[in-house]
Amino acid sequence: MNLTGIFVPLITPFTADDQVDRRSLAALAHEVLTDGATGLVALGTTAEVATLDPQERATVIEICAEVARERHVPLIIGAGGNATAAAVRALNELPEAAAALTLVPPFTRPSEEGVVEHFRVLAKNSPVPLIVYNVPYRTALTLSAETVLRIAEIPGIIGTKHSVGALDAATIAILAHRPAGFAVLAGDDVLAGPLLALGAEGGILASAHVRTAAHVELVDAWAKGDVERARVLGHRLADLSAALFAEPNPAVIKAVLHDQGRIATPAVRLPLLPASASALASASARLAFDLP
Ligand SMILES: O=C(O)C1=N[C@H](C(=O)O)C[C@H](O)C1
Repeated sequence: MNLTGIFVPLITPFTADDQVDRRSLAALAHEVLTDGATGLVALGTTAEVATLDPQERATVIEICAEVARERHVPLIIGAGGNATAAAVRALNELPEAAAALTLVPPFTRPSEEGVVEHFRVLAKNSPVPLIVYNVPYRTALTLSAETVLRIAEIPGIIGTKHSVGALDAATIAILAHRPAGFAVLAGDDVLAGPLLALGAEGGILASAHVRTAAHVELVDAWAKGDVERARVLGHRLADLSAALFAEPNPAVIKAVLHDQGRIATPAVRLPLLPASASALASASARLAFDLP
């Protein structure tokens, strides 16, 4: 599977009576693909997956899979957890996916050796390739570059969503020493431009619900070495992402999509709260810029 480009981790839109809004979800999926996204991600953090019951998760997968099939694009599905055996079961229950996005086991804080073993067992028993979601500020576990590079060597692991919150020495080492066929995808929206400049193949970026084509152009500009264009685009999009993430994701993104008339309600589920009016205004003010 080719992991080049922008993959949009879709929000889960809700109706006024708190059901999954099937129509808005399908429409959003089509819109981002029409604007150039390479593929879709279902049940990422941005989907408020922790608040969805099993039936709702199945509904989200069904809708995203239908659009992916129709548009001939890859669908990545979030699956995993901090119990290895349960994560294996979850992977084997995925109906149809090009790959699964699997979180570094959160909360438990196993040793780095334990994390490598977790991914070895998952990869050996998964029917689909795996993308490791490395997000220390959510999992409470920071992996060394050596550990990520060991995981990268495991057959069946095809990349990482790199969301470590910084462009640190480990990030540079991972990009420099990863094996062929192991993709690095930006997962921190504000840092996407610099990570692409360092050689990342693309990104799984919630911000790409809006200005999707500009995000696609950013990947393209860095890939082609069009540095001037890439820098300007990167700066504009980083400003926009910072505004979209000014409050817990995906509240501001949902507020903007609702404001644009693309989803029926801006509703998020507790413990998330709706975006403030000032966060919406600040993000909206950063939406309009000309492509360089
Ligand atoms: O759901 C995702 O995948 C993403 N989640 C991140 C988060 O909410 O921390 C943000 C990123 O853009 C994609």
